[in-house]
Amino acid sequence: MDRSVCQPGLVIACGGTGGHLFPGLAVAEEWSARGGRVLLLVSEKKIDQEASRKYDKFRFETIPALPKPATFSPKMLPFVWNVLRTIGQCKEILKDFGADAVLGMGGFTSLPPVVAAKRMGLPAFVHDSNALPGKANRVTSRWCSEVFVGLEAARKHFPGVKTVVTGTPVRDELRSLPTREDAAKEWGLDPAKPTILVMGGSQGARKLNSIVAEAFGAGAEHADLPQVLHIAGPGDEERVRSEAGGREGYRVVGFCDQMPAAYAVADAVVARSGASSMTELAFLELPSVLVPFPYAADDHQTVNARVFHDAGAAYLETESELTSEELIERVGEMLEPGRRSDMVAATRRLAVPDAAAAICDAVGTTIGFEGTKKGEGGAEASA
Ligand SMILES: CC(=O)N[C@H]1[C@@H](OP(=O)(O)OP(=O)(O)OC[C@H]2O[C@@H](n3ccc(=O)[nH]c3=O)[C@H](O)[C@@H]2O)O[C@H](CO)[C@@H](O)[C@@H]1O
Repeated sequence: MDRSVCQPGLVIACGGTGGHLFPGLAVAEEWSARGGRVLLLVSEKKIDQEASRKYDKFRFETIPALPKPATFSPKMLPFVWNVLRTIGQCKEILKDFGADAVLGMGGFTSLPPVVAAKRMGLPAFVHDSNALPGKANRVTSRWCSEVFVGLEAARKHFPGVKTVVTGTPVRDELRSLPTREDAAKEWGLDPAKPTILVMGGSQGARKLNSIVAEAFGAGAEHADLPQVLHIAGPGDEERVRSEAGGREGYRVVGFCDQMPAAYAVADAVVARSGASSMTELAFLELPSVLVPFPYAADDHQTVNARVFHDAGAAYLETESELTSEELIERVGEMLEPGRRSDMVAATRRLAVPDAAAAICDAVGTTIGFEGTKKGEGGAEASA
């Protein structure tokens, strides 16, 4: 293709999980608003394919999700073979698109496009949103010109690579929420009543779901329970609905594709401590009880949650020790006006609203593209 007539093309590898996908989409929105072209590399997973339909203003290509097996597992050989084959596939995609740079948003799915870029002489970047970066990004960073991190704590894990703290990007739809009244109507809730949002990350959270249902569902014996909007995850929706027992003011959804309306109705949140979810809580100034997923690699969700806990923005609870009584107590504290406003002030100090812009600035500087920044009359998405 003739690149001379085109605006700079950025390939963003963001497949596999919501925590990579949504920040990737946020960068795509910023880059295309500046007049650049975007191609998103995602996996065959449902969450990625649904996003490609919703965000059809962008070009998407599907590459295999590459979960790394244990080092001495017999699955290691096929994994390495798949990585090599996907590097070849990525080279073709990058050539066809006329890529000028590649950005990986994390996971081993980011590795092949980054290596392909390097082999083609293109600058490559990776973003890590966690306080304790994943192994995939630490490996991938060897081929990168620069590493972007969401939190200062992650910096020290990338020795020998230029590392910039950009924050984690938040997608545009979360920048203009519906009113509380409209959102409450959408969920069939009362806007005048205190409401908590429960979310287990893009993959759900079975045990946490049960603790919440026991604490706030139909069997709960406490008076003055808050309303609950419970995002149970696609595989756990029916079970949670039956455990919560259809209490008035308790709504259960599987996967939520209306996050703006979910956040708009919430006074406080009970959540896993995935980095993108936490970024959104800070951006939207929502206090939370964070319950890390206990089996996350290297227990990185606990390290994430500690950042918010130490800043006074969240309670940190260990799932194996958390009881429904304790959860009721924590939620009650969070909703108490004085405590809530202290926690809200703390979330505000953690928020980084212009992370996507910081990433686009850095990539643009490397490839000599400035474009017109959002809010300065930038073009509408034109991928
Ligand atoms: C189990 C595990 O290892 N999870 C990791 C995964 O989390 P996971 O994919 O769960 O990601 P996060 O919690 O970081 O983000 C979830 C994203 O999905 C969106 N959302 C969620 C639920 C829903 O129904 N609808 C919806 O749109 C949220 O708005 C958010 O943007 O990647 C993150 C980023 O590397 C890590 O920090 C997490 O530790």
